[in-house]
Amino acid sequence: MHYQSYTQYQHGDASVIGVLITNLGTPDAPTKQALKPYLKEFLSDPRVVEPPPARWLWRLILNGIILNTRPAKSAEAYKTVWDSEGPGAPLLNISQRQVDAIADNVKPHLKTRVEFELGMRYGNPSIASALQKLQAKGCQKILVLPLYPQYAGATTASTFDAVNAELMKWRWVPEMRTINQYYRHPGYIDALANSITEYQAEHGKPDLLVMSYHGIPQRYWDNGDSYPCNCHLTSRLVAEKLGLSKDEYKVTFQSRFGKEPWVQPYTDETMMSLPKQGIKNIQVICPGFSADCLETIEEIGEENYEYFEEAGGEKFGYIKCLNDRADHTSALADLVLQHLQGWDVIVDDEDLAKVKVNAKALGAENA
Ligand SMILES: C=CC1=C(C)c2cc3[nH]c(cc4nc(cc5[nH]c(cc1n2)c(C)c5CCC(=O)O)C(CCC(=O)O)=C4C)c(C)c3C=C
Ligand SMILES: [Fe+2]
Ligand SMILES: [Fe+2]
Repeated sequence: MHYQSYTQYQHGDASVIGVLITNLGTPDAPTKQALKPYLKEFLSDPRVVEPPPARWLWRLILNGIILNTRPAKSAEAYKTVWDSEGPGAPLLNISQRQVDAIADNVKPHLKTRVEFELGMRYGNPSIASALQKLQAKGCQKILVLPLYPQYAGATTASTFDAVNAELMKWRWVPEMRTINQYYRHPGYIDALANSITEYQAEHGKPDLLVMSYHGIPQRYWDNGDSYPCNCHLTSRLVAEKLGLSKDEYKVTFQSRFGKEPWVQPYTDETMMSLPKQGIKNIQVICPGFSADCLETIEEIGEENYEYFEEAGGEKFGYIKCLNDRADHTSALADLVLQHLQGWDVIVDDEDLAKVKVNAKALGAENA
């Protein structure tokens, strides 16, 4: 085994902190050809599709059926959202803006040099390549922030698997910290409440506020995943902040995949049934997605909107994800600073001025 070093160690190297910010990932292009390897990587992850008793059977279904049908269908869906947030995939563009804004918020509070990189769990830029860039910049301590507010094995744990798989190849393994979740961080809850209040100031109040989260199979919850509980908790905290009673909001789960039961109630079935109950004016927000992506823009804003209208719904408002709103990125910066405690000392303005002068003299990049 040959262990990798991306830089040659030199005596007296300054300590640099790395912050790796991750999200799920997205294909390189909205085409069948680009979707196939992306979905293969995604759906081969045992954290996403937890091994059914016969793993060989899943491989057969994946390679024989799903990867021959789904790429074309998904590519069509991706085409409808492509370029909606600048050229390319919305998730990638928004994530890069988030990383830049978090970095801008964090850097002035630190005296140690800090480097930020974006890594995607599937597709590009990969987590491995982002970690390699951090190592090349001399980061000996790395904090990992997956942009999933609620921990799930399928997302957060899978991210840490990818990080650990890369570190297993390194000669120098950095000091590592991870942020598992932030579903009740006050800044995150405030940002959600602010974005709802702002939307309603412009569009009025609905009969019902639907908070739709990406689902997971019911089996994962039964086996101990905390994800659905924390989706409910985030929702309750947002509702409390807005003064909503229990019948003014509803939590649902979207993006079902495969035949087994997923956590309920399902978003699509809810959309089809609400108008029959006399609820014809709704607003939908997706608090579990930190950035707009296929699952929000297309699945909620287009597909579920249609289900609701076809069932007799009259007014449907989609409230965007928090994306790079200033209150969101400053909440995430606050989270990063909290987790950097002890790796750096938060300094007052006078100290900071001195440190900047010193760092400049040393030629540090972010002085
Ligand atoms: C097969 C099972 C899946 C599980 C379990 C799952 C969990 C899960 N996913 C997200 C967030 C996102 N998922 C996205 C796309 C997506 N998800 C699945 C399947 C599972 N997800 C598939 C097959 C796809 C690809 C698109 C498609 O073909 O429909 C995305 C969007 C990516 C984008 O490019 O825009 C996100 C984000 C969470 C939070 C989660 C569990 C908590
Ligand atoms: Fe998903
Ligand atoms: Fe979907």
